[in-house]
Amino acid sequence: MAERFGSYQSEIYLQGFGGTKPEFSTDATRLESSAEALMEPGPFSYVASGAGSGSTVRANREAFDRWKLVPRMLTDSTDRDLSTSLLGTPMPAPVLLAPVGVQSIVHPEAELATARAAAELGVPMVLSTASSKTIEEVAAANGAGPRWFQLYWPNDPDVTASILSRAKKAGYTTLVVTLDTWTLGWRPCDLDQAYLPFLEGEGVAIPFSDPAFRALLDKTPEEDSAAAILRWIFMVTGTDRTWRQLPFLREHWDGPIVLKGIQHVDDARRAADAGMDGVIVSNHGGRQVDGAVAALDVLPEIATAVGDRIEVLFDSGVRTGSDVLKALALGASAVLLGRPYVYGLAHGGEAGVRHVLRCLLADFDISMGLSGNRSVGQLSPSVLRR
Ligand SMILES: Cc1cc2nc3c(=O)[nH]c(=O)nc-3n(C[C@H](O)[C@H](O)[C@H](O)COP(=O)(O)O)c2cc1C
Ligand SMILES: CCCCCCC(=O)C(=O)O
Repeated sequence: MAERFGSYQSEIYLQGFGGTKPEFSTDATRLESSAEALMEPGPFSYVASGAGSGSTVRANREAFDRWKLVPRMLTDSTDRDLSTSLLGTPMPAPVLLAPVGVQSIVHPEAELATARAAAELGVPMVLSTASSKTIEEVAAANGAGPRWFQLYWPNDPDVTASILSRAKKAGYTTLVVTLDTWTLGWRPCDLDQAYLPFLEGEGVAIPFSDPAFRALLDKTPEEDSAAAILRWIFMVTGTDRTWRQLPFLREHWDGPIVLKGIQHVDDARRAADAGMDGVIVSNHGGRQVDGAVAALDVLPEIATAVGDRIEVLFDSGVRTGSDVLKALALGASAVLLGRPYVYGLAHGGEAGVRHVLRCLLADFDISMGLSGNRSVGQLSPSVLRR
């Protein structure tokens, strides 16, 4: 694996020494700016913006900037091993692709392009229930790649059971249940443009292709897609799913289950007590609660409280290799990459996602080596200063 990432580093450097610029920027912030120039305003601001004033989107980045690495010298970190294994999934590096819905608003190949790029690098992708492509289509594109499935939890048991059984049959190994989106956050950028992504692109393929969901409709999604979308949105929103219903998911999913959107240490303890296998410390990239705490700021206390019982994953604000290193040092066992790979998709479909991933992994590898770290297991808060 070192060869894979190392060779990419050399490739970019050699191109640079030869005077050839890479096709897309190697920097996530610049990639966001160029994505803005090439995407339609509705899809771009849907991806980029956050809830309310955007204070939590900013807080996520500021939290990373408050932590600094303290590099060590002469540590013989030439040969690095970034690989890890998480809930039975072997990974070349502690990085996954976060679930991102309706990718057809960004690129026509949507989640299929993402699935191919992820598989090529061996990075697990987490497929969203709000995907523009079906569970089965994405599995076929992902091939032998590792894949997890993210559930927006329908309040109809038959629909939930049907979707979970399809995911299991199609080779998704871990279930991620997102808890922080029981209603969409207040998103002024989307509201001002009257932009609802599900009405654009190809809609939501997973419920639309689901027999249990289709059986509930008066008209098929092909006949009346707006009505089908509304039915689905009402089904996955609302507060009628509680901690008491987690055993239902356990009955219908025999692999690991991870709760996404955990921000309070007591909720993390509750997840562990409920027999969950992991949590994702996340504020949904600042898209749900404006003014919510930066996800990185609550990571250390959650990792300390439950990290010896369940896996603690992290997302919200990861943009660089150093960010990956910082989150791991603060107790995460892996991180999920969100918006940056969506900008890669916008730039170049599969090639764009692959580019973003390879840059992040090469940057992470170099940052590990230059700060004197050989393996992810070696990281601890002692490599950081606040
Ligand atoms: C356009 C977009 C769509 C998203 N869709 C989903 C989704 O369907 N399910 C989910 O659990 N999270 C979804 N998320 C949240 C991501 O999984 C992740 O938590 C977030 O992007 C992390 O923040 P970051 O992108 O700033 O790093 C979405 C995020 C974006 C930007
Ligand atoms: C009804 C919830 C669907 C939201 C799907 C996309 C998403 O998570 C987002 O942040 O936008």
